[in-house]
Amino acid sequence: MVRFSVRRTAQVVSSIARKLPQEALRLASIPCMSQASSSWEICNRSRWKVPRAVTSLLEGKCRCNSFSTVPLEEVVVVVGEKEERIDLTQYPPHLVRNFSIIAHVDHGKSTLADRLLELTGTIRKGLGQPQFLDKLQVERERGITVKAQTATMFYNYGSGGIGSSPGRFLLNLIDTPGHVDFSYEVSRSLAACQGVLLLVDAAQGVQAQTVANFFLAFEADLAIIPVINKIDQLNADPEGVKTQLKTMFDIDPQKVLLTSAKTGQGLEHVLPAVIERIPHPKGVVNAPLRMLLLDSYYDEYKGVICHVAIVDGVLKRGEKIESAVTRQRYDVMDIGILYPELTPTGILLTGQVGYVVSGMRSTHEARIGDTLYQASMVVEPLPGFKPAKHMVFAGVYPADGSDYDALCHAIERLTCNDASVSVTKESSGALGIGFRCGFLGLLHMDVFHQRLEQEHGAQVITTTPTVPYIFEYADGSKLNVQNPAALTSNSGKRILTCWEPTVMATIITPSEYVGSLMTLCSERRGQQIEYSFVDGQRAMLKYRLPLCEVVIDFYNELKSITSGYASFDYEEAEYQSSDLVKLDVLLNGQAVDALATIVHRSKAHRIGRELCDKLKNVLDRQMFEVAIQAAIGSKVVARETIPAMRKNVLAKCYGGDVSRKRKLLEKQKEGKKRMKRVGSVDIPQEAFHSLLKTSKV
Ligand SMILES: Nc1nc2c(ncn2[C@@H]2O[C@H](COP(=O)(O)OP(=O)(O)OP(=O)(O)O)[C@@H](O)[C@H]2O)c(=O)[nH]1
Repeated sequence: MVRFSVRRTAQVVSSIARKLPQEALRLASIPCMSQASSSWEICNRSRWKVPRAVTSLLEGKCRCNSFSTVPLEEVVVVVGEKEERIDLTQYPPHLVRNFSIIAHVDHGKSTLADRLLELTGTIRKGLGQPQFLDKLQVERERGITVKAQTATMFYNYGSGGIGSSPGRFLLNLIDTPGHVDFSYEVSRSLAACQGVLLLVDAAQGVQAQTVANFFLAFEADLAIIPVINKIDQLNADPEGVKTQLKTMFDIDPQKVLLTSAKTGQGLEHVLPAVIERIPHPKGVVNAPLRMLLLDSYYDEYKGVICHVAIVDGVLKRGEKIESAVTRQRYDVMDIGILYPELTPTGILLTGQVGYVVSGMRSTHEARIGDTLYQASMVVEPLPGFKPAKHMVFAGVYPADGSDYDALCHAIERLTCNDASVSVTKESSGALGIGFRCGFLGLLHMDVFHQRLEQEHGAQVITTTPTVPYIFEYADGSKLNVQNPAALTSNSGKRILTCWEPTVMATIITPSEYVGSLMTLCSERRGQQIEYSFVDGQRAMLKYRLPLCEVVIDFYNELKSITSGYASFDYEEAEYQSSDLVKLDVLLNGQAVDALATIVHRSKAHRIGRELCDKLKNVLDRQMFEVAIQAAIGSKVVARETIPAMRKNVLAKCYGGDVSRKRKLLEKQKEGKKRMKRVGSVDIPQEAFHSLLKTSKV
């Protein structure tokens, strides 16, 4: 019996799609073949439906009535394809290489990953959609990688270079995100690797995330293969970039590879370099099993799927494993590699990276960084990962209060696949019952919002993001504030010190913009730490900045000042004491808790004014006058008024004398006074977003 994978199923679909397309397309909910650009799309859109479609269509051929009820893995189907059985025991650690592709945003990681998958025949040229490993809808729409993705490839290494003899190698490639919000994904991916391809755009040169990622790999003691990509561009300057790499990281120009992931130029040198320069995993095959849990997600059909790296030992289907954190035991029901889809192999050996399905009911049981070992064989746990640090918090509420249960379900499902979001329940006078969520950054928050709407159909209101502050009281107690509304002045306690988080920011910019950037950073309360030159034309600035000044609108400002030429990255730094105040927003004297914010005292007036102004533009006019105020405690620092909508009470008063008209207007005024007392203001969704831009200082 041969097991075949979804990948092979795609090949099956591909080869029979023309003969039997209608049924497959119907089950994949694609009306006609011309709408499906490739069989991969059919597979992706229908996931397990097409394989079932295929199996049921093949029933007649195979003369097996219960064909479609057999689990996919147990089915023997070979249609026009050479039968291939993957035997992982043929790949001891010295024939395995695990590597990540790291780079600044848009330097071509996912495109290079695609080319390498094609080169090794893992996906077919032309069949895979561009950026094959960017699987989420949000990744495709935004053209960014959000989740690190692993893919296994097999490569026939022929040349027998330094220290490696010819043979067939198993390569695990991890495509990582480039945006600073997702650098946690990068650091986690590096734990499963012994080396990296450090990609640099031949025209843009070294950028801020190149520096950050280089040091992540360097500190993890990984082999670094520098690759200058996009050499096909007209303004490519590979020699200049080599000099930058030498100056900044002491990289030998002789060791730099030159590629174009677009045209394929130079790609033939990449995988041989991986085999020759990246060491093989160091684990011990005969030692007790130790397996690092890298990531997990929830699949409707299979349950929790864990991505794992086998550090020592061997794991087979049917064995029992135990978690070092929860001490729960599980049966290994399915095990295999990502080739590039889930491909059962029945076994994973030392140094290999793959997936395990073990009957975990929720991803909360699958703790990222956990060590899994053979049940009852207690071993020394692996160091694991530092927990994800939440940089911004925001309230997430159902747009319609009655949708709370649906939102609850949607958030639960989504956090199963994105464990880096923290969720706690909260309630707001203005918005009802909802959740306070912690994110790795604003882009992460945006992506979460988009995924909630697109993947789970939830309509939500996200409140103004805030960073986590600490308030220290005179009695020695401390309050962690993730929601400004939680900071009440009537607690009776005197605030001694306010602490705000800071970051160490790296900015790389053409030299002519240095002056404007220094002004921007000092306006944002930044403290200059370092100023150096990358090469003759570009400088590197290091600033310590309050996190709240960075997360909101800093990046856009930086890009507009430098016409898009500067790049920016940051890492978490320590808390600093600061003069912070809570800025309340009052509508007709009533504080709207969801609009409260914490700001630096020196900026409170300005932010208050901008906020009132913004709200004036987004709030609809009511039948009564609406006063918008920003206040620190009982002191109002800014005010705007939205005049009442005035009904033309004189419309029916043709001619008539002045006293009659005045009487009508007086009567209208009385009515409005009454409405002011009883009326309530409707706050549209944009009002909450408006604060985002307001903190531009
Ligand atoms: N001219 C040229 N364009 C390339 C090359 N490689 C990638 N690109 C283009 O550069 C853009 C970004 O490529 P991606 O592969 O998405 O970059 P990435 O580094 O994965 O991006 P993030 O995941 O968002 O960090 C795309 O439009 C690619 O088509 C290349 O070698 N030459």
